[in-house]
Amino acid sequence: MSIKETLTICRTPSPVFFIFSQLVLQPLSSLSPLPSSIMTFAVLRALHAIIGDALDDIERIYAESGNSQNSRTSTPGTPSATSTAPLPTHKSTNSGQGYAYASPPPSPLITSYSQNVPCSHERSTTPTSASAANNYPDFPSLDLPFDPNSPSETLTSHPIVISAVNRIVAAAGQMSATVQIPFLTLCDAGMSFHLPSCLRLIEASHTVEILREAGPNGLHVKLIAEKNGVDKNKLAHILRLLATHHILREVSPNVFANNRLSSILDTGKPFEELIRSPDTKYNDTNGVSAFFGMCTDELFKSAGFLTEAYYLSPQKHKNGREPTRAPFNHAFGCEGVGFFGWLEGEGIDGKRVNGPGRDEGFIPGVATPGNGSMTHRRGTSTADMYTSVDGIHDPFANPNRFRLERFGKAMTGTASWEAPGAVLNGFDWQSLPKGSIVVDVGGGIGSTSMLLAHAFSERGDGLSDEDVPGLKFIIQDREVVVDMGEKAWKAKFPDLVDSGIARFQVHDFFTPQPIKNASVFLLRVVLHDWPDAFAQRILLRLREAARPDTKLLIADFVLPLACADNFGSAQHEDESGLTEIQGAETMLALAPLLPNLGKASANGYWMDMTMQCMFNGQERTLREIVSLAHSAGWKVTKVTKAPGSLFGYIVAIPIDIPTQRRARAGSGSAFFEIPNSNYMGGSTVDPPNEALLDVQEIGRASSRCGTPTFGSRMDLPSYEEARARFGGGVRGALRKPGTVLTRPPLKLSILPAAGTTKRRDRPLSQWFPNLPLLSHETSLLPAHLHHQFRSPH
Ligand SMILES: C[S@@+](CC[C@H](N)C(=O)[O-])C[C@H]1O[C@@H](n2cnc3c(N)ncnc32)[C@H](O)[C@@H]1O
Repeated sequence: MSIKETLTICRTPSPVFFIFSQLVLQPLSSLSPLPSSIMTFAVLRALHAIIGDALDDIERIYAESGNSQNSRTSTPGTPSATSTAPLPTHKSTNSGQGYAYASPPPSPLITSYSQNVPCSHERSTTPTSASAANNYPDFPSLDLPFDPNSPSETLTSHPIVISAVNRIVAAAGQMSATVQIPFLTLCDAGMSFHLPSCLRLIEASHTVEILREAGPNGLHVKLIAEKNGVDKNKLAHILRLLATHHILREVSPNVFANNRLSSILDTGKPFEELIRSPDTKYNDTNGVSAFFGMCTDELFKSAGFLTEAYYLSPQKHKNGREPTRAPFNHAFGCEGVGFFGWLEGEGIDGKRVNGPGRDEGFIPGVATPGNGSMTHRRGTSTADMYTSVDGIHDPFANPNRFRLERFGKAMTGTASWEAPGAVLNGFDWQSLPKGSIVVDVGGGIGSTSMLLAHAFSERGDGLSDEDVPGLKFIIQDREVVVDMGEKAWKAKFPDLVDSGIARFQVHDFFTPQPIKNASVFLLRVVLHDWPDAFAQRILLRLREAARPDTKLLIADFVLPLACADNFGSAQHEDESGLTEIQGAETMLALAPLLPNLGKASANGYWMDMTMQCMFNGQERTLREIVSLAHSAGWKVTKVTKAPGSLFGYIVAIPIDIPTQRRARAGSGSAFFEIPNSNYMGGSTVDPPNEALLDVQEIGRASSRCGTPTFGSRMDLPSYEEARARFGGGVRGALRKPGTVLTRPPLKLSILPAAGTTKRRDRPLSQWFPNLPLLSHETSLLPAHLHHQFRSPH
């Protein structure tokens, strides 16, 4: 579909956006850079318009959720760029004449709002917004602590709101980059390392909990310092830097309070308890503080050594390709030790290092145990690094025990990266023949299989419908993880295990796959842990065991390019098959926004660099995924993503394994050496290097003691919990006042628009909310799940 066509199905542009699009449409459709004749002011106005339109969308959703009798009076006027319902209008303060929300919002808007909303320095903690007066929920205030159960916060999960927020974040980021003095923008980029550093201090010193106990009026820094022991003058500056970035508030000189952002770090525990027992800080929490503790400690420090690993080291090429020679290893002086081995105590202070000795290619950053490798505890000195939980000095105790435990909790804190319900929409499970076998490869403790088993298996308890395909699940992982998974399932879902619907199997995914009759091989957040050569081997093992009708389902972030992709365009002959992939998108947003939605997509790229820094793994672009899959005999046919998310479900089918040079001698497997082919005109997948793939290396890189890896689901939520979160959804929570949602509702997954069967016909649909996103007719879900996953409209 051409960009012009796309634009017309997306939305009726607002006037400024329309003019802009007319100016740039032609150049864009030929994918050439914007002409210099497009005035920057026009770009800025268009960005402003996008923000105005997106705000309209958000407020409309909030208004619709409230009492329509009390919502603002609609006045006929120019329809909103995106509205499907009449928009609320603003009254001009001077003329009293109504005008529809226009883009850009005219200046009287500010006057009109200023009557209700005090200036930021005058704000009280009581919401006094226009929406409150009109009896519909206000957008969550930045000044108030995060309340996941409030209607305001619940509505932020509405797909239209998600989409609008993404556009605002993208446009605001671009606007700021355009107008700010370049040196200052680079200062932001070059010195924002102080943010994680300050964030770590307030997390580690339990400052957020101190501020919660102080209440909305905040606490003077002197009193905060008395509690957490940080010098008050230092602390004031640290807190002020955070307040300047909207993390915390300085309510009056040197008096600080929590706000919507800082409060998500709150464990909810009394400060005194944390002081008494800092090691158990993250127990029974949602893991968010653990996640940021980890990010601002070992991840932050590792990132500082990217250049040492990939550029300055004489062994830079090796460093980029081996899981145990990542920037992390440079930062912590532990070459040859995988991150998980290190968490488990390897490679610290002369403790055993399995790997090869250091060579001249290795540039250690921090080699002393008293620095980066030191266990993270309040008041820790080298002397008490090896203190066991009960306080006894134990030279064999793991000095990284605190970090190890924190990692596990942190992974629970990442639950919101992907909606648990997304896997149900990520594949046409309903199309599988009765009794089909799904192999959850590297399936962890089986959280994903658990959701699928409840939705698509015949449980014999009268709860499942006749049209359920009666799937069976084999969850494969390393022995220690399988043990954990079996225990968890037997405790929570003994019927699923006893009936044979689900079973666990110890299997190393680098070795030949024992299941030869799988309908689906599922790889959820597995490939991103591994460099290409390793990921390719995992895929080859599955390809060897595939039947012609076996499907591969890869679930991972799909990173968009920062430019519009050119596949399918006349100038770029499509050799890659990308155009045939259902759901493949050439861009996520139209100009003047960045095609990948810029800042709004940052999280996927943060994750990518994190995987690189810690494991030499990576998130991948669709081109890279397609190329990787192709190199192992898989052809990608479809991609499905939830609205506003870069997390994708990628379906592939078996094809011939490219150029079979030789089967590995004696392995009994068809693990082929692949020539350095270039399937995609830019492929980075090199032949699997047997030297790199040695068993020891894999062992060192893999976690050994049941440590999860990034993105793994660490808890086994009951299906009812997921169902309550998802099915209760946005409307449910609002309809029933007092509904308690333990977490924000699950995000609704995107499905083909009504009347369409192919998502790639509407590549931008997820960003343009006036399109119906969900439809019962085309839903891939079984009938008995429709009521839970339907559109909130
Ligand atoms: C990021 S987790 C993903 C877990 C699960 N798929 C999920 O979505 O929660 C990666 C998984 O790969 C497993 N793993 C690592 N090395 C492995 C190997 N050589 N063979 C099988 N599983 C392995 C880890 O134990 C871990 O459970």
